[in-house]
Amino acid sequence: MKLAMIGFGQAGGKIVDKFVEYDKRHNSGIVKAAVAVNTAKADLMGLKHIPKEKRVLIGQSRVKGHGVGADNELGAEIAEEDVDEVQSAIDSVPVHEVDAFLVVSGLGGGTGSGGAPVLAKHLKRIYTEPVYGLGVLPGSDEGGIYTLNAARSFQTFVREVDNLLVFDNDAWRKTGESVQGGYDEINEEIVKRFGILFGAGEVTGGEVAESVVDSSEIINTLAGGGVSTVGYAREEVEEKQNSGGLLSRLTGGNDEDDGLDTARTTNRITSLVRKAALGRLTLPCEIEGAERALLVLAGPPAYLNRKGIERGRKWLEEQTGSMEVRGGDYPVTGSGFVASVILLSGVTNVPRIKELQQVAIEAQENIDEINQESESNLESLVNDDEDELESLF
Ligand SMILES: Nc1nc2c(ncn2[C@@H]2O[C@H](COP(=O)(O)OP(=O)(O)OP(=O)(O)O)[C@@H](O)[C@H]2O)c(=O)[nH]1
Repeated sequence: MKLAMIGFGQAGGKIVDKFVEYDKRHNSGIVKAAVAVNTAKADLMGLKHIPKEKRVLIGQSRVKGHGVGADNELGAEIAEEDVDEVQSAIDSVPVHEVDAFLVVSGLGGGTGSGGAPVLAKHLKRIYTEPVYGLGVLPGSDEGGIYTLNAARSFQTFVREVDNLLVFDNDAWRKTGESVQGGYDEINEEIVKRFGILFGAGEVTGGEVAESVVDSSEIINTLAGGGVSTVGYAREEVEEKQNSGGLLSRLTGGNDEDDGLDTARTTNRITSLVRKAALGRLTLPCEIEGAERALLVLAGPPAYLNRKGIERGRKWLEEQTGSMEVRGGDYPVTGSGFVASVILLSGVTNVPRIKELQQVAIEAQENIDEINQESESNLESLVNDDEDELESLF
């Protein structure tokens, strides 16, 4: 599936930068265009793979290239004022060759948190292609303002996109790691999962596959809107010399071995499907009640079979209660592992979001209280008790 990716804010820019690198490394053909938008000049300069002419600095007259300091209302205002500058960078994208837009952003800060929903709304007005969001939730240790920003941005972003894919930093943070090192690893995880998912719709002939996932299946799984999460599991395998058993049969290979191999391949796939669905999701949630799902099995063609995918698909149907579970292959010769990626779309039972909203409401109340008290507190500090002093003028 070919995407026009727009990274908004620092996290968004860094993640899209990594997608470009992934795309080059794997030749996956998913990033048709990459744009980074920010109010902070230094963040744009730190990017490595997005071309310089595709880095858009907005809000210069307001914040002088220094960012909005986690003020997402200002982030949204600036994005509205300067949306034409972003549009200019998108104008050179061959949109007729693009299957969808993907607006990527951390939701806890200011620039991306406020700007990403504004841009999504703008893109939906201009283009007929679907506009998806990839929103990153802050860690719960980041503090009240980040949580409040994320809760407000999440609500708005979901409304403005055709589907919001969510990644929760909180579920992935490791203790005792530097923030930067931690983000690098987390960003790798994001790009790996979504790279396989979107790459699955980009297989172009050549490979031996039983039922290759088409980009329309990804689009249909995301259609209907709401919130999505992605599961992943993988197992290392050795690349076989003859793929699919066909060659071995033609050359008089052992039928018993083939039978054993098929059973092992099927079992490996079904267990990878379970591990992916029940393991750590990009946004942890109850999978029961997911409205639609897509199962992608990636790996060397010899290790993929229809039976395994069918079984995995049925199991997912039972677990989610959904009647819309799609599935298919993503053949990758020489990859050295079989991976299962599961997209669960339209999830609604997400305790983490409820918790985020609760903390955000408390933070909002605290902020209001402090603001109310602030004026009288300052007054009592500055003025003497008996009002004996007079100010200069
Ligand atoms: N996964 C991931 N999350 C990040 C990364 N950098 C920041 N974040 C998260 O994204 C949130 C927003 O941070 P930024 O993207 O730096 O903020 P911004 O949109 O540039 O906005 P301002 O800096 O306030 O102008 C943070 O609260 C973190 O939770 C990153 O590299 N990877």
